[in-house]
Amino acid sequence: MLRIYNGVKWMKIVFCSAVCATIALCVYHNWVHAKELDMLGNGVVKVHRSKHLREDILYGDRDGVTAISLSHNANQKPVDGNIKDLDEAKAKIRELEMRIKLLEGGNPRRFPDVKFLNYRTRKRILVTGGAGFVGSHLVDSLMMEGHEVIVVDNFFTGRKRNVEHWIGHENFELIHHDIVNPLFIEVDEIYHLASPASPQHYMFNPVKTIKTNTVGTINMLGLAKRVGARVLIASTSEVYGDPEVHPQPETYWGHVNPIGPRACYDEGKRVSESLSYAYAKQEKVQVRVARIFNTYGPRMHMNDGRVVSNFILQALRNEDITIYGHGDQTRSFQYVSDLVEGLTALMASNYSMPVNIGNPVEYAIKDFAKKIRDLVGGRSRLTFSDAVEDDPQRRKPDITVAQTQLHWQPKVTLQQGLKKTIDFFHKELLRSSHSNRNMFQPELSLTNPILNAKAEQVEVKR
Ligand SMILES: O=C(O)[C@H]1O[C@H](OP(=O)(O)OP(=O)(O)OC[C@H]2O[C@@H](n3ccc(=O)[nH]c3=O)[C@H](O)[C@@H]2O)[C@H](O)[C@@H](O)[C@@H]1O
Repeated sequence: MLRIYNGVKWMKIVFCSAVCATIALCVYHNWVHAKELDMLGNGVVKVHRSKHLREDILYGDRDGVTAISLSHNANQKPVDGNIKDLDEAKAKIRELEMRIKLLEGGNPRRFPDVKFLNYRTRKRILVTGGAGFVGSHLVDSLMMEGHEVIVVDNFFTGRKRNVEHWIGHENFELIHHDIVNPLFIEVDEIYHLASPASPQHYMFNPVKTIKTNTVGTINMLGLAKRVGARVLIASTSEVYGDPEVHPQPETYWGHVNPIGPRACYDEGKRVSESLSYAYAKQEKVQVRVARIFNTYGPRMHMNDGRVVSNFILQALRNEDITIYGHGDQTRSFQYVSDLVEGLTALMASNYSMPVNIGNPVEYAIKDFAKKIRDLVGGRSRLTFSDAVEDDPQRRKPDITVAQTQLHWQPKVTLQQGLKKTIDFFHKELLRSSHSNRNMFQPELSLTNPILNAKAEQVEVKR
């Protein structure tokens, strides 16, 4: 009996020891293999090896796991495919981390330090066409001054990319809207810039261009009347048409062909001015009218089609520089930051008649082409093709009114402005060649942006 009793006792001891050893081994196994892998921003990625020998990647912040668990089999040897999968998973985790942070309100984005204005000095300002080339630079200036800015754009020529650095800022709002339709919001000031400005863009759909500059302007003036806002209308040097007076003062009535290919824009802007003064007279709306001369700078579209972007891109690509006509026609080019200063000065002033905002330094187009080629340093040849119909032959603003009434005049020289613009287009080219490295490249002609846009659309559909 005693022997049997001793035997059972020993069996119990051996069994208990085996159980304890197994538990200890499991604990050791998990302890040895549980390891912290990586730190990602504010989050911590951990890898735990479970009893099924699968590695669970848990993502969380320092207060605990907040998200996902991905697995891959730890028994598999880390062949290339697995490493790639793991890298992809990590990249996905990073992206999810950003989204979670955004959803949790912990916005990790940093904005430029804007001025603080109190409720008395801070204005709520609407910029139509605020995602466009000029509009987005104006938005930057108004935001930095500490105002609340509402951008309205139909994205025909504007791009979200131009204002993306403000998206999420408490003073900024972006509305996808076409101003041909009424808009009901409350604002103190309106900068009405919405309209295509490049001849190739505004001639693409002339009826729409007329509607934007007539019906769209009525809608903005109506809004200004309803809420008592001051409104600045972006008019153009094109109201002078192909001028017979040189340089052009605001008192010159212009020389426009009312049925020519440019009429949709020229006459559209002339009606826009007429509407402004009709609303001012009849409805006591406070209006400001800026006649904007040729403007250039960063954020011009690669397919803009105007002379500055065309020549710079052609020179950077060592392609022929295409001069339309003999090249003796002239233009006067202002850098975009000068224009923005002119627009804000005009809005703030008590002067309500039209004001030319432009740089009076005048260039023949063929000399301008040589200047760009010299600055870029390429080997492009200058080529001459047919002149554009109704192309104004001379253009130079008389800026006496701006100088006396607004104490404004341009500061940026052509050399300085072109260098910044060339730098911008250089980066854009690098960006597009990088992202399109593996894509079919259609033979695009810079000189026809509308066809280019269509070709790109066809390519996307394929
Ligand atoms: O840049 C602007 O701010 C202005 O641009 C255009 O007016 P336009 O001066 O005709 O614009 P461009 O297309 O840049 O043409 C300027 C001159 O260069 C010539 N050009 C243009 C492009 C090109 O590749 N080659 C070329 O010789 C044109 O024939 C024209 O004589 C718009 O109509 C204006 O409203 C706007 O204010």
